[in-house]
Amino acid sequence: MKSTHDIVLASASPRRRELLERVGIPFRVVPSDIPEDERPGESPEEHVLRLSRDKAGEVAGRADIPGRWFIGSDTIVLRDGGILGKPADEAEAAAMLRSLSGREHRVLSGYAVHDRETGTTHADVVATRVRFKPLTAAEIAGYIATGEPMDKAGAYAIQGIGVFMVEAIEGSYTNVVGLPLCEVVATLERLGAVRLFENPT
Ligand SMILES: Cc1cn([C@H]2C[C@H](O)[C@@H](COP(=O)(O)OP(=O)(O)OP(=O)(O)O)O2)c(=O)[nH]c1=O
Repeated sequence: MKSTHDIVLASASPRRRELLERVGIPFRVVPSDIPEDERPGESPEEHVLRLSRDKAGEVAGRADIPGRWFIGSDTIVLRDGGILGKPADEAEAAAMLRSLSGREHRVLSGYAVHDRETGTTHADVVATRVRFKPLTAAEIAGYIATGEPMDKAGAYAIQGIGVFMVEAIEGSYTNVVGLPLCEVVATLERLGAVRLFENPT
């Protein structure tokens, strides 16, 4: 595989790091320092795009961090048009899971690849539909007791124990975990940052 070894993942999320590691791309991790605030009048798509761009741009703007391509991403769960981010406490996690029980929701992940050399950023949003089975009070309480929901958008992890709730999924799986890998790798390839497979010579 050809690569410039110049890719930086601007994220503190172990899930994003694991996803990018899976395809064998060399990169470094530098968490960004962007507050995940919601702004009035901003659509969910605009929200994840802004945060993805800001995360990539903030790390790219640090003079002491070497690298050329900076990846930022943000994931939210959308239910009835409202944003579910990470639950603040167990009561909020329970309320989120109750509101997702027996229904379909969407998971949106924004991603941004900032090219420090050209100063340009490619950013996009990927949406995945997820349907949960109806949850009992015991399942919700038991799942929260595992501790898994607390740092996850929508209070669940499809890659973890939370998969027991997932009846159906339509669209990108990695997008739900936190990084739409197919799209991110295709973007890196298009920008010339990486080439997963060379043409045979
Ligand atoms: C829905 C869902 C979310 N999540 C996680 C992915 C993200 O880490 C988290 C959403 O929080 P984000 O704010 O997108 O990301 P983060 O704060 O963890 O990391 P950073 O901003 O530094 O990149 O929810 C799962 O791990 N599995 C799931 O099934």
